[in-house]
Amino acid sequence: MENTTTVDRAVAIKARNICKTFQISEDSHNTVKHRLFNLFNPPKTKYVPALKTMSMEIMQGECIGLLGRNGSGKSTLVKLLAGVYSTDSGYINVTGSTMLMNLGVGMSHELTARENVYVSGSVLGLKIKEIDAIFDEIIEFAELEGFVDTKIKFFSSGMVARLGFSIAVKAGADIMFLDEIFAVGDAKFQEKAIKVFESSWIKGRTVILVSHSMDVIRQYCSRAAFMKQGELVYFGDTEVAISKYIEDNQ
Ligand SMILES: Nc1ncnc2c1ncn2[C@@H]1O[C@H](COP(=O)(O)OP(=O)(O)OP(=O)(O)O)[C@@H](O)[C@H]1O
Repeated sequence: MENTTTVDRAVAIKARNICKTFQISEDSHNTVKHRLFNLFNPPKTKYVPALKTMSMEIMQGECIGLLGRNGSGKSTLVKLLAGVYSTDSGYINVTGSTMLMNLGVGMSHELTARENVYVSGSVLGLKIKEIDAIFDEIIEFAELEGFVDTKIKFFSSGMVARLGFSIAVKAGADIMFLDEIFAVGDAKFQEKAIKVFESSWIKGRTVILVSHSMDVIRQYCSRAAFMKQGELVYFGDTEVAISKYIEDNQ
């Protein structure tokens, strides 16, 4: 693996020898009859090596692109770095608060928009008074003024995504993991999302950007990683990572 690091900035994320294997139970005995006749033939366990042993360092203020085909391990890596999953081995040091953002993930569908704002804000380490102060801005940015006390299970997927995006924008975090965020909402909301990304997020924050859009990666990322079948194949120059990704798609 090639790895280029910047030397003049503090480290935001340091991952050493991390890996993740999922265990899936292949339960074909899904009826009572099947289970009774297969008492001595338990369901098989399948192991999925989603992330093979890898190390990486990300510096504060960098915008890093994460490239790879479907199932290459990008989301698994992001979830490990964001602390959503625990790593099977090695260690991850993170300096600063983190926020993982992808379409609607982290939202509880049985809660209202208001309740989700407070839960997500608390998870991010904000005090109730701090959430009170930004609450109206979050709802306004998400364009959900008429739906504050509606359970989000009644929202369209675009509305859920807009709420998640607005919480991320207003509550923020030192390190943002953004998984395909430019696919949020309709064209008008996307334009607003890109504007806020360029005006505030990109400045002073550490961003890890997962995207299948080479234009987005090329425009914002100072370095990029290319992943294939759970392996970090390359981490360094953005154009090199893009060319490896394009090659892999041919
Ligand atoms: N919670 C899970 N349980 C079991 N297997 C999982 C789980 N999450 C991911 N996997 C498996 O791990 C592998 C990597 O998945 P991952 O979601 O990290 O890929 P990805 O690069 O983010 O894909 P995409 O571009 O489709 O989002 C896949 O084979 C997937 O089936």
